[in-house]
Amino acid sequence: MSVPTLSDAKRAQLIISALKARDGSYSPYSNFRVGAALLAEDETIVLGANVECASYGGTICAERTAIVKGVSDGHKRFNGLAVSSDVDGPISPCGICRQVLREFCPLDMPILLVPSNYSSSTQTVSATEALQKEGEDILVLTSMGEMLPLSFGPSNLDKPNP
Ligand SMILES: O=c1ccn([C@H]2C[C@H](O)[C@@H](CO)O2)c(=O)[nH]1
Ligand SMILES: [Zn+2]
Repeated sequence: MSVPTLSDAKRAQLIISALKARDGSYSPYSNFRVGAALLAEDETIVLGANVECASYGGTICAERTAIVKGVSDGHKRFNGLAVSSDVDGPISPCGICRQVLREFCPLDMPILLVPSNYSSSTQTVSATEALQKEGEDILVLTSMGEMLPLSFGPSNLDKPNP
């Protein structure tokens, strides 16, 4: 599946923002920091980090932190997402986050899965290529629709799609 391009500058900004967003993580139970950066329609970048809870089910992932922050600040549509953690290789949003993101993100929205030691020489690969390169320090470029195919969304309830 092809993914619409973000400008090189926006892409670099989103990647750096996702790496920085990890600093906001509250993760004393897993010690697994995650950062997310969402690009809003007006080009605002919204940061999110995972926030854990002693009652583990109350934990909120970085991606949902970012989307809830952005939406409650008045952004209702987003044009890019980058996610990073501290482990080698990229990680990708969990199922719950994918569904929540899908509420506010177009299916062709680019998603960047960023390895912790990202540099400008890091190789960019598609989701299909990434399956052959598990654990490698690659940047994965995918999209909302590729991450959540055949999805249920607002239009199924006769609501406008973002
Ligand atoms: O895409 C992901 C995957 C996991 N986590 C968080 C949830 C929990 O705090 C920790 C371990 O699962 O990482 C995220 O924030 N985003
Ligand atoms: Zn999640």
